[in-house]
Amino acid sequence: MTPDIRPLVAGNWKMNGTRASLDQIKAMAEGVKGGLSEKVETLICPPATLLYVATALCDDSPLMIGGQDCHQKQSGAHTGDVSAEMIADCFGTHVIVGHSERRTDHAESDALVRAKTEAAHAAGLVAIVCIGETGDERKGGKTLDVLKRQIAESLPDGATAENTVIAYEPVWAIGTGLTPTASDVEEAHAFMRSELVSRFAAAGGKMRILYGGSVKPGNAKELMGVANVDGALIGGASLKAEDFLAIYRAYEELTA
Ligand SMILES: O=C(CO)COP(=O)(O)O
Repeated sequence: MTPDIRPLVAGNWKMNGTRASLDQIKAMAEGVKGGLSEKVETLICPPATLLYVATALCDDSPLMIGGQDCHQKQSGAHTGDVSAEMIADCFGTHVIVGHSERRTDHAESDALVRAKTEAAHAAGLVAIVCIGETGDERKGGKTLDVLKRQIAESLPDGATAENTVIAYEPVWAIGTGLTPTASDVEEAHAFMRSELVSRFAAAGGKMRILYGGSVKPGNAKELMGVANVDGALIGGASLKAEDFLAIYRAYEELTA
């Protein structure tokens, strides 16, 4: 955690979820009502097909809803794509950009991620910009070099603590059940913090840096308690309300 930064517990449903899954969103929306929500923000990013109905379900809940990707343009001849404006039109508040699955599956470059981040900002969305090293890069001792490059090239100059969240997701930790040690997470987050401060000055000190990659109820408290870890971006464990809420509640003790 970082003093004075309100953590964000966010779920990325990836290509999972149909109308039958809306019960989980309903349960999450109910489960995050109450005092802890004043200290910790919550967000679920369902597939685009569920965005509009999901935001309606969260009408009277602090649970926010976001998209998983956006196009770098706000409209036009781009079959199959979703724009940041469309996400905002469905009352979404955030959008994930630059997830490693998109960088790999769709060959997204840092420059494209930066353009998508700008599109998110132009539509009034908070961009959650994902960065992180592959297993080979870590083995080769390149982790901090990769993070430095991705922060330099994926973030636009207009990034602020209000419109941008960083998500550190080591690619080798995603969906594998493997996580870096708490001291590796601490080193990476301290490095990202210093890069953000050197580029964005005071705003860089206030930007949230989430950790993502095999976050589960059983390891949430340890990972979320690390210095400069300002929340989580959760994949698999965010599909079930019970697990998502258990991770959120790890903050009951951390913020006590
Ligand atoms: O990619 C992730 C979130 O964006 C992490 O996924 P898992 O929590 O399933 O490892």
